[in-house]
Amino acid sequence: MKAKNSRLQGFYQLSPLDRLQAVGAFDGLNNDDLRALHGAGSLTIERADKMIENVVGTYSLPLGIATNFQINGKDTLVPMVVEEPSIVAGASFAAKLAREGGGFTTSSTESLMIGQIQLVHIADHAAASELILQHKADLLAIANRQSTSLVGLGGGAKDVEVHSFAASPMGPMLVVHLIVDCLDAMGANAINAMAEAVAPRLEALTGGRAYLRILSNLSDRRLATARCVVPARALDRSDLRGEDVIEGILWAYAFAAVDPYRATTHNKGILNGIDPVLLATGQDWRAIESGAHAYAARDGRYTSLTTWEQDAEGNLVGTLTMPLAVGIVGGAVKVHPTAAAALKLLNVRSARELAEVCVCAGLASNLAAMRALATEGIQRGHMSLHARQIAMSAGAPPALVEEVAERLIAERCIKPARAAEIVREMHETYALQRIEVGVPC
Ligand SMILES: CC(C)(COP(=O)([O-])OP(=O)([O-])OC[C@H]1O[C@@H](n2cnc3c(N)ncnc32)[C@H](O)[C@@H]1OP(=O)([O-])[O-])[C@@H](O)C(=O)NCCC(=O)NCCSC(=O)C[C@@](C)(O)CC(=O)[O-]
Ligand SMILES: NC(=O)C1=CN([C@@H]2O[C@H](COP(=O)(O)OP(=O)(O)OC[C@H]3O[C@@H](n4cnc5c(N)ncnc54)[C@H](OP(=O)(O)O)[C@@H]3O)[C@@H](O)[C@H]2O)C=CC1
Repeated sequence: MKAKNSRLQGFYQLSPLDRLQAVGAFDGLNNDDLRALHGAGSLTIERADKMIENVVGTYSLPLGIATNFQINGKDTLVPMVVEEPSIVAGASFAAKLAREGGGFTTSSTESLMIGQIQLVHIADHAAASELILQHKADLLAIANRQSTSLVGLGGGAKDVEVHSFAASPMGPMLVVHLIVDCLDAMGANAINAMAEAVAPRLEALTGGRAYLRILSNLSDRRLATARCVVPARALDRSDLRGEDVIEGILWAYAFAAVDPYRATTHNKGILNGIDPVLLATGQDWRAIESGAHAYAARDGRYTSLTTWEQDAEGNLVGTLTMPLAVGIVGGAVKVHPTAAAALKLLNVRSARELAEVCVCAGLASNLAAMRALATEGIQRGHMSLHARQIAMSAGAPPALVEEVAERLIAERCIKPARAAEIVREMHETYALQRIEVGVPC
C-alpha cells in the first residue's frame, strides 16, 4: 500500500529526480505518467503540429508540485506549470497553514454555461421574446441534437432566456441565452455548435437577423468555492504573534475590497495559484482569466475575489468563489501527455472536482502573498527565490547559479547588474585557477 500524504516536508530540498520519485510513491501514476511529468514523455513535435497551426517547435516551462494540500480530507499533490519563482513555494506554505485548521473544504455548482445568440432588426422586442419562450422546447431540442454524449449523460441545453438591449452603438438588440450543462467538458465547442444550430430557427421566429452565436466566458452559473480556516497559532512568527499577523491580513483584504487598483494585484495573486494548475492540466486559461475578472466586477465595481474574516475563536477564515469552466474531457486535456498525467496525479473524477482544486490553489496563493505583504513584505521570500533567475539571466552557468544567487541574497542586492559583476568575477577567478593548474582556458 503506497503512502498518500501530501505533507512532504523538505520536498523542495530534494533533486528533481528524487522529487519525481516521491510523487511516484504518491499512488496512481505509472512510469509513463512520471516520464510525462518529467518532460521526457511530453509533447512530441508530431502531436504539437496537430494541435495548432504553423508549428515550428514546442515550448517548455517548469512543472512544480505544490505540497501539503488537503482538500475535503483528501491529501492532494497539485501540479503547477509557471515561470515565476515563489508561487509553488507560497502555495505549499499556505496549504501547510490551512492544514493546521483541517485543510480546504470545497463546493461547486453544476457545470452550467451560457451560449449567446445576438438578434438584430427586430421591431417589437416584447412580442419576439414571448414567441421565443413559447418555442423553448423546440429550441432546446434543436440544440440537443448537436451533442449526443453530453445529452446521453444527462447534460446538454436546459433552458432559454431572452435579454433585450434597447440601445447600443448600433441600435437595439435581443440576446438569447441558451443555458447548457456541460458536465465534464469546458464546453465551448459544444455550446457554439448549439448556438449556431438554433440561430436560423430564432431568425424564422422573430424575423430578425442573427449575428454572433458564441458562448459567454462570464460563466457565473459555473462556480467553485474553497474555504480554509487557519488557527492564529499557525501564523505565529518569531517577531509577531499570529493574532497580529491575522490583523495585518485582514487589513490587506480590506484594501482589496475597497480599491480596484489594489484588488487587481490581489486577484493577480489568486490567479498565481490558479493559472499554473490550468496550464498543467491543459485548460483554456484565457477563458478562466476573462471570466474571473468579469466576475470580480459583477456589481459594477472591481473588487477582491476572496473574502477574509476572523471567526469567534480568533481563526483566520478565507473563502474564494469564482467561475471555473474547466474540463476533464475535450479540448487539449487528453492530447497533451503531461496534462493527462497531471490530471491523473490530481485523481479528479469530474470537471467540478478539478475546479475545486483550482480554487484551493488560488485561495492558498492569496493567503501566502497576503501573509508576506502584511508582515515582512514580498521581497525577502520572493526575491531570494528570484535570485536564481537573475543569476541565470546574467549568464551564470548551471553549476554556479546557486552560488551567485546566495551572494546576491547575502549582499541584499538582488539586481541584474550586480549578478553580471559577480559572474564576471567568477569567470576571471575560475579562468585564473585553471591557468594555475595548467588547464588551458
Ligand atoms: C516563499 C515563502 C514560502 C518562503 O517563506 P519562509 O518563511 O522562508 O518559509 P519556511 O522556510 O518557513 O517554509 C515554510 C514552507 O514553505 C514552503 N517552502 C519554503 N521554501 C520553499 C522553497 N524554496 N521551495 C518550495 N517550497 C518552499 C515549504 O512547504 C515549507 O514547509 P516545509 O516543507 O519546509 O515544512 C514565503 O515568503 C511566501 O509565501 N512568499 C509569498 C510568495 C508569493 O506570493 N509569490 C508570488 C510572487 S509575488 C506576486 O506575483 C503576487 C503579489 C504579491 O503581487 C500578489 C499580491 O500583491 O497580493
Ligand atoms: N470563448 C472561448 O472560451 C472559446 C473556447 N474554445 C475552445 O474550446 C475547447 C473546449 O471545448 P469543449 O466543447 O469542452 O471541447 P470538445 O468539443 O473537445 O469536447 C467536448 C465534447 O466531449 C463530449 N463528451 C464526452 N464525454 C463527456 C462528458 N462526460 N461531459 C461532457 N462532454 C463529454 C461531448 O461531445 P458530444 O456530446 O457532442 O458527443 C462534448 O461536447 C477548448 O479548446 C477551448 O479553448 C473554442 C471557442 C471559443
